[in-house]
Amino acid sequence: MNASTDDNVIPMPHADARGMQPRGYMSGFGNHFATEAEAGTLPEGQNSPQRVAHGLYAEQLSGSAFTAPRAENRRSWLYRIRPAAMHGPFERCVQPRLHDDFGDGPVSPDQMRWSPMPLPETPVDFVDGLYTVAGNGSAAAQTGIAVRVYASNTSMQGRWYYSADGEQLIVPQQGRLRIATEMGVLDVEPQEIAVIPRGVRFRVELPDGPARGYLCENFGAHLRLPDLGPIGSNGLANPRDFLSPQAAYEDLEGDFELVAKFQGHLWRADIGHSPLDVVGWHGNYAPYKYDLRRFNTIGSISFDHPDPSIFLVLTSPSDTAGVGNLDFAIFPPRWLVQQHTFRPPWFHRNVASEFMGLVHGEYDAKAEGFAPGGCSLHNCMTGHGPDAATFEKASDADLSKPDVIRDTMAFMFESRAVIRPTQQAVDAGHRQRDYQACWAGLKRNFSAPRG
Ligand SMILES: O=C(O)Cc1cc(O)ccc1O
Ligand SMILES: [Fe+2]
Repeated sequence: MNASTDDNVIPMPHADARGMQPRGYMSGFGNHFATEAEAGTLPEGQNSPQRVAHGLYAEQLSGSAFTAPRAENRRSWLYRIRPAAMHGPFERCVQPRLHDDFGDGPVSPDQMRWSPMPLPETPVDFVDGLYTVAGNGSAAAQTGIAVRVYASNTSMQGRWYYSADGEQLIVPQQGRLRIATEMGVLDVEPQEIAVIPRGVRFRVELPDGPARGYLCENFGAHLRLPDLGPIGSNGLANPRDFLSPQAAYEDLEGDFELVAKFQGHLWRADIGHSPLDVVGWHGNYAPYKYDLRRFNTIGSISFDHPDPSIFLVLTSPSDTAGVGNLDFAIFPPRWLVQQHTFRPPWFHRNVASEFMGLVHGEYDAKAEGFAPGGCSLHNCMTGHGPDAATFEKASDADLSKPDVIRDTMAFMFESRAVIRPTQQAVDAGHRQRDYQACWAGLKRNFSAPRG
């Protein structure tokens, strides 16, 4: 590692013309991409030549077992100024709100709901703004998810972050994020999502100031597009709407910090250069973004409200066919045209556990209380569904007319395993302790038929 002194610290890129600028995107889910920020970087016809062009180092980054079946196999070759091995020793560090401690004691089956996480009043960057709400499984078990929210107001400066524990699905709710990664820049705004693969180092900048959103770290099989079955070869999230960044790099030296999440804990190391120094890369293991407004929503045009699996964007399968470790579904704008039907989500209890968030607008099962930036948790077999106001309204709705749900974007992280709220989330001031009251007004309408 280079010795660094105060006078060779270079200001961070968002304040520096040499910083990483977005260089556009390449389209297609899971494609094998090839991209270079300097012409002639990528070796032709091989991955690891004796000497790499421009004096770069070749490095493979694998996201699946070497021997994984071809359809599952993910890896990229990175051509970089310095190998990822170059940094000081890791030491433990703590960000008390960012952890994978979901407890192992009794977990309440209560329905739970939270108001939006308050934005910070002192400078807080993306990593320091992460807050674990709930989760299941672990990185060690290679199954489960961590559900977090973030609330931050400052760009990360002089430090980069990665998780060795899982890929990170980021769902912005307020404010744009510029995610500068080893493999290029992703600009994402509310109603878009980003996925950062396990191990990929990145920095988050906030071009609009304060930012809030959700992050799901997936300890299981990587996310992929669901099979479409009888829907056919098009629909839901279409592969070409997924965008991966063109290679971009920065060449910076200074007294910097690399923060790693490793087996549920945080570690930090000194690093004397920016790790975002990949001049070219090729492969199918890469960050990507997707605009949720591109989702081709499919629904019932006859009667009844379909199961929410029809709204599936991405799925992380478990080892049981058809049962998700993580299913990411959205509830976008759509027409409701069903006849002789209660049109909103029905009352239900599911074997799967459901964590919901709201990016924008109103959610059609909740008349009030579920605010953009808020979240709700309905675990395995816990009853839930429309609140009393929604039930009354939809029971009296005029079904001779179509109804349109506009300007909304709710989502669900659904998991086969119970999603355990963290102690900090159970105790949080912004938890709505009166959530169950939203069903208290449901009237007893039954009258036994006279026989
Ligand atoms: O609001 C929910 O609980 C999510 C949900 C939506 C839906 O349309 C059907 C089932 C379901 O769990
Ligand atoms: Fe539900």
